Amino acid sequence: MRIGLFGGSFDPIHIGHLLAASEAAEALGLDRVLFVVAARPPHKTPIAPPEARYEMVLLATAEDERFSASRLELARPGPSYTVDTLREARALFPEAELFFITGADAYRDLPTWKEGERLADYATLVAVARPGYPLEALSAPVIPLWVPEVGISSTEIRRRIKEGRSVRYWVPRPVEVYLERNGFYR
Ligand SMILES: Nc1ncnc2c1ncn2[C@@H]1O[C@H](COP(=O)(O)OP(=O)(O)OP(=O)(O)O)[C@@H](O)[C@H]1O
Ligand SMILES: O=C(O)c1ccc[n+]([C@@H]2O[C@H](COP(=O)([O-])O)[C@@H](O)[C@H]2O)c1
Repeated sequence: MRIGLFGGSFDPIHIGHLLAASEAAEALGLDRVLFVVAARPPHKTPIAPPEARYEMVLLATAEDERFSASRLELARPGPSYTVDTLREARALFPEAELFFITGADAYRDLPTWKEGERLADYATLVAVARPGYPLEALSAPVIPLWVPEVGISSTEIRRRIKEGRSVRYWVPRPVEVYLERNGFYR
């Protein structure tokens, strides 16, 4: 079994995440991709609460049988450190080959992550391409993975919602409906 853990704040999840995860699943031959919602990301302060971000990930991943939403970091108190998540995942899936996937931009700060130098002991670290963050800038043990570059971010989505603009096709339709109903980011 080959399992990908796609880590992010998902504030909110968008099609850039979904396309990157799908491409990574195909390229790496993954059986499953868990979207690990960072409840309290160490380097960011999300706007929407963890449970709302998790619900949006559930909605966004419901129709793809390879995908699921993970509560690993919601269940744990304190900052959502990746090393703790990978240790837990190793214990949960002792036989699996694990891949931790996130954007090339996030890995630039890897030396500052908690036990950053230990992460590769638990999983293969994979960086997906993102416009403006050349994969050539990455170094071992991070493995670069080209995916079609989608120049959208959660920040831009939050800005559009604040300005009363549409986010149709930026996020899956059920997430768009959820955001309309709940009023996040207005
Ligand atoms: N359009 C995209 N293409 C490829 N990777 C992406 C894209 N958007 C986000 N990612 C990556 O997915 C991971 C999780 O993303 P995150 O939830 O932080 O979204 P974000 O759009 O970067 O958020 P924000 O704009 O709030 O910083 C990050 O490592 C990020 O680099
Ligand atoms: O473990 C850490 O110290 C650490 C520091 C920064 C980011 N991360 C993880 O990197 C992933 C992408 O983070 P972000 O902030 O770009 O959404 C997400 O899973 C974070 O939990 C992890």
